Amino acid sequence: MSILLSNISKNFGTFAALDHINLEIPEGELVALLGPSGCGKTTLLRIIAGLESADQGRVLISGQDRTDHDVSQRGIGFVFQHYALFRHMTVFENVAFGLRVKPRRDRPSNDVITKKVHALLELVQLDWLHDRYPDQLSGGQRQRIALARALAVEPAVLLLDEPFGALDASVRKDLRQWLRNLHHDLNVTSIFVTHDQEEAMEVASQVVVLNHGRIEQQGSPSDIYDHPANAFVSRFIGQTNIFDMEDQDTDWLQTAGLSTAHQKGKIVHVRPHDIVIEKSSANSDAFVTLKDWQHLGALIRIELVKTGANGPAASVYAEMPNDQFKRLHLNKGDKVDLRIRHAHWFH
Ligand SMILES: Nc1ncnc2c1ncn2[C@@H]1O[C@H](COP(=O)(O)OP(=O)(O)OP(=O)(O)O)[C@@H](O)[C@H]1O
Repeated sequence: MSILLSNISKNFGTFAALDHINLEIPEGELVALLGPSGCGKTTLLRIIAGLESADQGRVLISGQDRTDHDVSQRGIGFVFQHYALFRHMTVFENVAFGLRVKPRRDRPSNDVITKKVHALLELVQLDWLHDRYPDQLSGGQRQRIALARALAVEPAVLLLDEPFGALDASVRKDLRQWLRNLHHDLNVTSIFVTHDQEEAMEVASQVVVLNHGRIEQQGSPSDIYDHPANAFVSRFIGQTNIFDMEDQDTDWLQTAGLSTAHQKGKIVHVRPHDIVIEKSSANSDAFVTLKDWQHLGALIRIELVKTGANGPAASVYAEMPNDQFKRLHLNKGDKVDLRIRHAHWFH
């Protein structure tokens, strides 16, 4: 089902947690609400769920105004990081719970419940754990069971608040892929909150970037990465080199190929992968040296130092595939030439 948020505002005392939020989420999308701590992500999710009421604005689900409906009438399933499983119930009973507490006229028979719970446990690939208790599961397994429990009542919308927040990096990575696949199979409109830009970019079909209770940008991960609407989004999504064209000696940027023809402001952001480096010839008067590098899996992150004619030395970061870097045969302290392939200008 689609979700439409119209002019949502929420204050806590005098603090504006959400400030005139307008957001349309088409049916079947997997949307990430992304932003720094305190920007209002959870508050927005709670307002969609009906766990919190907005001071102003409407929440429409499938075109129907649900603003005044309470949580049980919204057809929404949610998984919160600290919304623990029932410890005294087996995995099977945890997943069955939402079906068993339905009003008698809507409640499926025991046989139907049994079949459905096993099917859901198979979906999250944990049916073999059906008679265990939550304390006997790993963190990642618990999260998957929590998802199966949320899905049991066939929600029209699934909300996930930092679903993998408490897990270690490798489990998180597996679960991200798994959530994508699950969403692909079920196609339930889903919204998850994260402050991890990598997680948002990897999992979501649409990313909504929030800051100080406002939407800075909404778009596909590639839209947001390739066409950031403003300097905040550009900085928040991935690494970027930032140059202020007003207070530095900037000739070297132009020598490196930065075009000022389409200059829209005074701040330039250049992604590390948009900086190409080459070893300078021995008698070159290049003023950029290679300081250090780090392995980021398949990529190498290279720290360069621009020795200023007037000002202090500034660090510049470049990134390139491992094998390409090896072919350059560079050592620490080598002089390098830079080429800037692409830049974003901001005010
Ligand atoms: N019940 C409340 N009373 C007062 N202030 C609140 C309340 N709930 C949230 N806030 C404030 O509203 C702002 C938004 O909170 P929210 O939990 O939505 O942020 P968030 O983006 O989810 O942050 P995080 O990533 O840290 O969880 C924060 O500054 C928070 O302190």
